[in-house]
Amino acid sequence: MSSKVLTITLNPALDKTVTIEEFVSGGLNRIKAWRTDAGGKGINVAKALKHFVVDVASWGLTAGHQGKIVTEQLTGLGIPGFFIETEGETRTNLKVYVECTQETTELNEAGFTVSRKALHEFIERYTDAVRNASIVVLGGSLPPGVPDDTYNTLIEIANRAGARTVLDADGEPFRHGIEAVPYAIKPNIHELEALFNETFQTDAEIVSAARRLTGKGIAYVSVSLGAEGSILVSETEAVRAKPFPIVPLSTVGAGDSMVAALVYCLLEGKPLVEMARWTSAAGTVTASKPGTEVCTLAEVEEKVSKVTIWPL
Ligand SMILES: Nc1ncnc2c1ncn2[C@@H]1O[C@H](COP(=O)(O)OP(=O)(O)OP(=O)(O)O)[C@@H](O)[C@H]1O
Ligand SMILES: O=P(O)(O)OC[C@@]1(O)O[C@H](CO)[C@@H](O)[C@@H]1O
Repeated sequence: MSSKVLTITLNPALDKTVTIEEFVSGGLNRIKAWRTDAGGKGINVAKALKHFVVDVASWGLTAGHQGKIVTEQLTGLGIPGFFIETEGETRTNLKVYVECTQETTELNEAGFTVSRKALHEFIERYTDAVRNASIVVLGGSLPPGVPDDTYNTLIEIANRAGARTVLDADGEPFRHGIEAVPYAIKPNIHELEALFNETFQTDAEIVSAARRLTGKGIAYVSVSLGAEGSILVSETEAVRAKPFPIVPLSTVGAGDSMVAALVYCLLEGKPLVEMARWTSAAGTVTASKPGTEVCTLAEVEEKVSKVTIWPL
């Protein structure tokens, strides 16, 4: 197994997206349409990278019947996968899209409980695989049974093997992961604020928080701001990206598409300003698509020039 990019999803999901006209709290809500997609952050990154014609494999943990549905979907998309089976069932994450507000509300389950044996086996196989990977993407929550410092362990292994790592996580797993100095990270503003236990009101405050991270050796910090766009920071540059207008259909996977575009730009050796354009275009295109459907290369290429960029 020697894919150029390896994406890791330790807590995959079957994303069930339901569409309702308006949300009646405490009342009956009739579902107009629904769909299911293979989900989980690393899996979404792999889906987008496959569209970008990058040599990518999707690795992780799985369980039960729903896990089979997820891995079969990946096979159907032509994405090579390796998932260690554990006991229990892969979670269903419910995404509710309300038409009248154009907002998506997410209800994510905790996931299966992972045995020490399954995690140990995964780490052993991962240690072999990263030797042949150029970039490793680690994303999403950790399921019960997986210690909070697992991203730290996986990033250290990748760093030792000479692979660049990109981390997109939240809370304690994110905090521990950062200590291992990943090459790039993509927190949304809430994740960045939680990391520092501070709120940031201005772009300058966000850049200064990101610089505390580049100061530790992280090469790129991409902070996503939902409909407001994003800020990309390196040790020497900072760029603000404002997306073109869209009708949001589901923002699920928008952040993951940014990660995929970041990886694509790293592989292509694009400069920081181009990275900011590509990541913003990718996230925004995905936010305009239903369910956990991600952007294609042609869609992103068409929109890259529509992103407004300015230096900070
Ligand atoms: N309503 C919107 N209109 C335009 N662009 C959007 C909208 N929502 C998201 N985006 C685009 O998607 C990017 C990522 O969005 P967001 O900050 O919500 O990421 P996230 O919280 O990591 O998402 P997720 O974890 O669901 O993938 C934004 O930077 C922006 O480019
Ligand atoms: O519960 P986690 O692991 O933090 O996030 C899982 C998830 O919300 O992330 C993806 C979107 O980024 C979805 O496909 C998936 O359901």
